[in-house]
Amino acid sequence: NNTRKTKKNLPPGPPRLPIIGNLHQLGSKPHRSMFKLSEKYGSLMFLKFGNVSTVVASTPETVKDVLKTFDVDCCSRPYLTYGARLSYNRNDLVFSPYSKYWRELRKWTVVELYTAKRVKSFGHIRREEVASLVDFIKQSASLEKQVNFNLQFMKLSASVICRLGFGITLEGSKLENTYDQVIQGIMEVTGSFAAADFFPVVGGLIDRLTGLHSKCEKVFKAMDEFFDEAIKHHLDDDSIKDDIIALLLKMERGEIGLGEFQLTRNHTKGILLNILVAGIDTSAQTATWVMTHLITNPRVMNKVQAEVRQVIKNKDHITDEDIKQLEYLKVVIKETLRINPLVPLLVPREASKDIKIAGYDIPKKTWIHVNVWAVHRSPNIWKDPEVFIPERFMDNEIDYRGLNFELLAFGSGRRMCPGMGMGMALVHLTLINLLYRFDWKLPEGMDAKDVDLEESYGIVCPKIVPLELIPVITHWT
Ligand code: HEM
Repeated sequence: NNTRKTKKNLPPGPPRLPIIGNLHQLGSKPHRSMFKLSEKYGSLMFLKFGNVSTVVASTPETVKDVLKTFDVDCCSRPYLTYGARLSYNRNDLVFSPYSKYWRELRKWTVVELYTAKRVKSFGHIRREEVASLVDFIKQSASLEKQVNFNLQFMKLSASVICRLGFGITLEGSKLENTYDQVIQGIMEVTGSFAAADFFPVVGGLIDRLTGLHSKCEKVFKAMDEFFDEAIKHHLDDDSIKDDIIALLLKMERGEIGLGEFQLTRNHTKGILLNILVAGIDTSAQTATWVMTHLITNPRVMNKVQAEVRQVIKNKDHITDEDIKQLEYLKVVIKETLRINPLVPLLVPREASKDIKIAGYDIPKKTWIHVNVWAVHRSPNIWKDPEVFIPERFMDNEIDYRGLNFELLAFGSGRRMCPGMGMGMALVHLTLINLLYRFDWKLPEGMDAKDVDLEESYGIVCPKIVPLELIPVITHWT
């Protein structure tokens, strides 16, 4: 066995410590630490986390190998202890390994849930919820009160997802007062480098000591009770026929099929987890980052507001055609997704067989991290990568739809985000309304340079310090 191991041509990587390997080098922001290490050790780098072998791809070329050339062999997911717990034992789409079940589920969700038709049919929900946010902002503006974007965008996104995903309103539901802690808790738990994943037996004990285990159980309980509530609402009212839970319950009863698979309540809840978690935080935090970059770049703010006001002028009903015309807003969003990709390491993958990438051996079961952050901040690809310059996207066709390996905010290949259309529809509508109707200023005594730009780390990376701005009523309001 040893002889075989020594013959492997593994990618280069930093020296490691006994037992923990390279875990001590991850720091509080693994995407940034891995980027730094990759500058020294290369675009495909080998790390060891406890007893888990990992490679990290950090350039468009190696990322393309993982997500396109060898996608089929690299698109499984490793067993993540807390991801498995929260997804009802990997019965969902995000944490499920690459398998017949995942393929059937992915096919079904892409045809039934994440279609352009559904995104369009939920338009009235988005419009109503954005309108109630606008009302709230008007009140804050008249009182000159600050609006906390992290909170308000989370509430908006949660309200939309509750109605379209679960057929109930957030207000009055079991998550009404806790949705932000629960969702962020889930993101932190699933994004943490958990000891249980890297050290058999003793890892579980370490997580109990650090509190990770109990945090996971706490958010699981809150989430599970919410799912029970939403499912009960559907079981009690059989006039609800066409929403997502109604469809899943039909599958449980065998009235419609998922290939050869018979869905159980745990499958239903696993699938609901993806809608709850993957849908709310990502869209809300993306919109928050856009507003953060706009308030710190007044030139860009003025330009994008002028465009929005010219195109939307006096329209109550914003259509897809209007959105298509907002060329500058589009590049502002692209630049935000470049500089703050919400899922900077994507979701970890696992090699399902021995493969060779860029001449290096990647043994079966190796974890694969795609460091989108490194690609988006590389000076070899982007001039002044740390600076927010939307214009950089004006003279090229680079887009985030998974075809350009320089910009991968939604991933690419078989595991690419299926909810991109749904998420971006809400991000666009929200921003258009906020930029069209209000001017924005920083709280008294604060300057653009005082705005904190630091991201936290979980499976998604929101802004740590909430963005708080004062809305100003204009004649557009
Ligand atoms: C701006 C908003 C969003 C961003 C930036 C985003 C980003 C991502 C990323 C980077 C991945 C991982 C891809 C990979 O591992 O290769 C992902 C996966 C996923 N996203 Fe999104 N997402 C967003 C909105 C949504 C919404 C609204 C939903 C659903 C309602 C959703 C559902 C999912 C699901 C189910 C997966 C797992 C796919 C799989 O593993 O097969 N996302 N998303």
